[in-house]
Amino acid sequence: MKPKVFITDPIPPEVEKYIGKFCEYKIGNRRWMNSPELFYREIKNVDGLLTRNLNITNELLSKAPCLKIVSNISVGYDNFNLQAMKDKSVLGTHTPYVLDETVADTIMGLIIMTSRKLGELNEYVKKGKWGQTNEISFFGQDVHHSNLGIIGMGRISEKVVRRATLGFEMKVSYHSRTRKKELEDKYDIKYMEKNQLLESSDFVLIMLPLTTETYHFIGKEDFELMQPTSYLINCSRGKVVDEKALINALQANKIRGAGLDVYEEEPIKINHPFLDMSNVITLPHVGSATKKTRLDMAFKAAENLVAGVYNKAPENIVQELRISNIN
Ligand SMILES: NC(=O)C1=CN([C@@H]2O[C@H](COP(=O)(O)OP(=O)(O)OC[C@H]3O[C@@H](n4cnc5c(N)ncnc54)[C@H](OP(=O)(O)O)[C@@H]3O)[C@@H](O)[C@H]2O)C=CC1
Ligand SMILES: O=CC(=O)O
Repeated sequence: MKPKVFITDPIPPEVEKYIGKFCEYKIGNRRWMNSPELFYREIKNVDGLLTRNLNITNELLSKAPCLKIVSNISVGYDNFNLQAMKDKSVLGTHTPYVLDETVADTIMGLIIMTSRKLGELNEYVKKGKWGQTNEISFFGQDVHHSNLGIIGMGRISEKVVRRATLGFEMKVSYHSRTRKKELEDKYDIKYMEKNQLLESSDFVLIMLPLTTETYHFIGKEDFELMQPTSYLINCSRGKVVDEKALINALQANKIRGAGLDVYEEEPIKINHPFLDMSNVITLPHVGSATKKTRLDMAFKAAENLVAGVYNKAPENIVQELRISNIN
């Protein structure tokens, strides 16, 4: 008998076909996903879950006693209750590397859009207003040769560094848990303490995973340190930045603008203050959203899932679950 798996979000047909070769599967629909009762009934006997960002709680795990693996179609895994998964010996996997270049492209897009006011200018032309305003109001700030400060120097940030230094000749500094000496030498970038980085950067890019240590890593005091001409770019997780403090900082002109792909609550509400701020670029969490990259991520996640339900070690077990759960 094939192992049983439940897939919480639609996936590309070729990935569905791949999973179907090895597993009996069901794909969730809105009715199931919005009704815990129905959903829990579906996962009662499953060996594996494939999901984009479903919260894997203690309660969920108790409703799925046969579960061996949860495979995320994402690199972030803040949806995992790691302790509960450890306790129940459930593996958790994610999809690192395959999305790095695509997300780095999105980040460069956010930097350029905010500082050169591309969103506003697009609206201006589309609304037939070209020629009706003094163009000086649309003059932006240069990206090339500016100072980029990166908080969280991991896989994706490294790809940003290559673009920023070699392409835009930006001066890059970074703050992270671990010094990356090789990268410092390769791209001539500097390690800085957080405060020094905030004070000296034209763009502050946040690329931290969401953990208990990084929740609201950027808050009120940090915006006080940033230059009034600087921009905050966040393409990691909304909760890494204290959103109320960011709104206050923007309203008080403590910083000039923000480029955001992520928010404390997603999707953001229709009356969210960001929607009325012309100096804030709001993307709908699409950092990795190209057809190819999303397909690669789904395949990678499917391979991890199949390995897990067949009691083999998947390639991308998340760091915190690696030692205790490998069988
Ligand atoms: N908007 C989107 O669509 C996307 C968002 N993301 C988000 O971006 C995050 C980063 O992705 P990725 O680059 O692959 O992840 P990595 O794990 O490679 O990089 C994260 C970096 O943050 C550092 N870090 C972790 N905790 C701390 C801390 N407390 N203080 C300082 N530095 C810390 C890590 O340090 P160390 O080197 O010591 O581990 C690491 O260098 C993901 O977790 C995800 O949430 C990712 C993809 C797309
Ligand atoms: O947010 C996306 C991810 O891959 O993490």
